[in-house]
Amino acid sequence: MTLLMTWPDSGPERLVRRTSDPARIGAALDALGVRFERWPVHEELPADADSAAVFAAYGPQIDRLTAEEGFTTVDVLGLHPGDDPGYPAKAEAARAKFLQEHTHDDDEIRFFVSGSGVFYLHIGSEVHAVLCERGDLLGVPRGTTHWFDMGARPAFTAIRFFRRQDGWVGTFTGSSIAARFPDHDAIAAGHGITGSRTV
Ligand SMILES: CSCCC(=O)/C(O)=C/O
Ligand SMILES: [Fe+2]
Ligand code: NI
Repeated sequence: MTLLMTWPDSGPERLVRRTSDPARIGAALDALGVRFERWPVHEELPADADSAAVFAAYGPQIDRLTAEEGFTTVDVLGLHPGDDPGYPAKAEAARAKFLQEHTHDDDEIRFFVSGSGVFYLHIGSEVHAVLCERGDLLGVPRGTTHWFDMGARPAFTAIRFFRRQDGWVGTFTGSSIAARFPDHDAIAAGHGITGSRTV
């Protein structure tokens, strides 16, 4: 189940809001200008399905969103523990990159095909952590200060939509704010998700 938690940006000692009610999550995010949708999922798709299978399964939804929003590039980013001996290094580098607070000059639209990840939206004087899971689409408006945690043992596949040809470009704020807040694994464990924790 998707989860939204809000704290003051000074730290997580005081929880302002915690909800896993999709309607409340949608309303809260809408008030922040953040797009949130739940798409019907393809149960038959393996968690680590390759990009061709993901494009085949979600083609109609991808085409609709691309036509609506004028995206020029759509890709699939997946990280799953498995037979790839390069997984630990790739996972560590990917996690470290997105854990740094940053902005983009384009909207950040992501659809979770499988697994989970937490987006932390630093808006005004609050931090909103959105634990996204399979079937969730999140649209972070351009210029929004945020970071993302995939956990110590990432296991997710996401569709990424871009308006620029050069794909992911982030501007890092240099802030260490991410270190003050519960990470993906703490949030997921508190929410009954154990699948991507290191064992
Ligand atoms: C879930 S896709 C990887 C995360 C990403 O692209 C990003 O910019 C996070 O802030
Ligand atoms: Fe980002
Ligand atoms: Ni299907």
